[in-house]
Amino acid sequence: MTLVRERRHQEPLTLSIPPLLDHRTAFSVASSSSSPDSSPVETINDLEKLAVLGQGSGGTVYKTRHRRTKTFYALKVLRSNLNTTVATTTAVEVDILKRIKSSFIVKCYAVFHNSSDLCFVMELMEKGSLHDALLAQQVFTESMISTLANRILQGLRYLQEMRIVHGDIKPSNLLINNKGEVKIADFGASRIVAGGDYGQGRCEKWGFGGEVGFAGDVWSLGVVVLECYIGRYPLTKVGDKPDWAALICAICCNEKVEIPMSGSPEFRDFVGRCLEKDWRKRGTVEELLRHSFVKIR
Ligand SMILES: Nc1ncnc2c1ncn2[C@@H]1O[C@H](COP(=O)(O)OP(=O)(O)OP(=O)(O)O)[C@@H](O)[C@H]1O
Repeated sequence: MTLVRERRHQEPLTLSIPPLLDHRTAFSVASSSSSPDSSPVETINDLEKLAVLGQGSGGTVYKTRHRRTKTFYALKVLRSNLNTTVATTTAVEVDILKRIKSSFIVKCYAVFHNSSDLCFVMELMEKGSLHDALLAQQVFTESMISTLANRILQGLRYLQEMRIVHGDIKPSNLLINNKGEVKIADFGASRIVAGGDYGQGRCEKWGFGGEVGFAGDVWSLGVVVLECYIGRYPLTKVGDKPDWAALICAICCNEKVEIPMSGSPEFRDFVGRCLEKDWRKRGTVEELLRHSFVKIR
């Protein structure tokens, strides 16, 4: 996963942008709240592509501008020469996006699709991802990490109330806007779990009503927090290739993840609660939101 991420970020980002396709089918996930929802995107051709913002495993994200309202949006275009598995995953993602409305999660205003592409019109997060910030060697103070962790936890609390397991909390899925606010993005690996109000959508029953999945999101938050503190992926040694074998060994064979002694007691305890190996003993989102490291004072 990390390898894919690193390889992608090494690829040159081309600005020769292909024209938008004639997307005939659209289903809006827009809500009727404040700007820029008030100027929703009705067809994909309302948007003019300006630049490539990034590339993921399944497609490309563009910066776009609404031709009439001049509002900026991010447009994620997934190549959907869909096999059944990808189609199912994507259907879950769209279903999830339709439900979500939280200031801690990147908004999706509309989804357009045709036979070859699936396009998500999203809130533009001007400062890119936390992964980009880490690559730029931005130094994160404990105070910054505390604010960031608090926001991610609030996003996770919202998702848990909706019975959604994110499943892929990592720096490239945490985006930053102009105000410096971090929001959770990318529901491509997410699941709706049993036990909530999930209407007609696809629901997957995970063990213990999804608690294992929620605990997995908390573990990933711990890894992100540690990565921000030490400035590199924390579960493998410096210079080690973070391939699957190294990762599985690091997670399963090591007694405990090392938390730097230079951190404050609050920081160390918080990370320890997130990275508790036994998911039953791991800190829950509610508990961690009350932790002195992230509590809003
Ligand atoms: N809403 C957005 N606003 C601004 N930039 C974005 C937005 N969404 C994505 N990006 C940028 O595009 C990059 C690619 O995003 P994408 O969701 O396609 O893949 P990823 O999460 O980085 O990787 P993977 O596909 O492996 O999960 C992100 O890392 C980020 O830099």
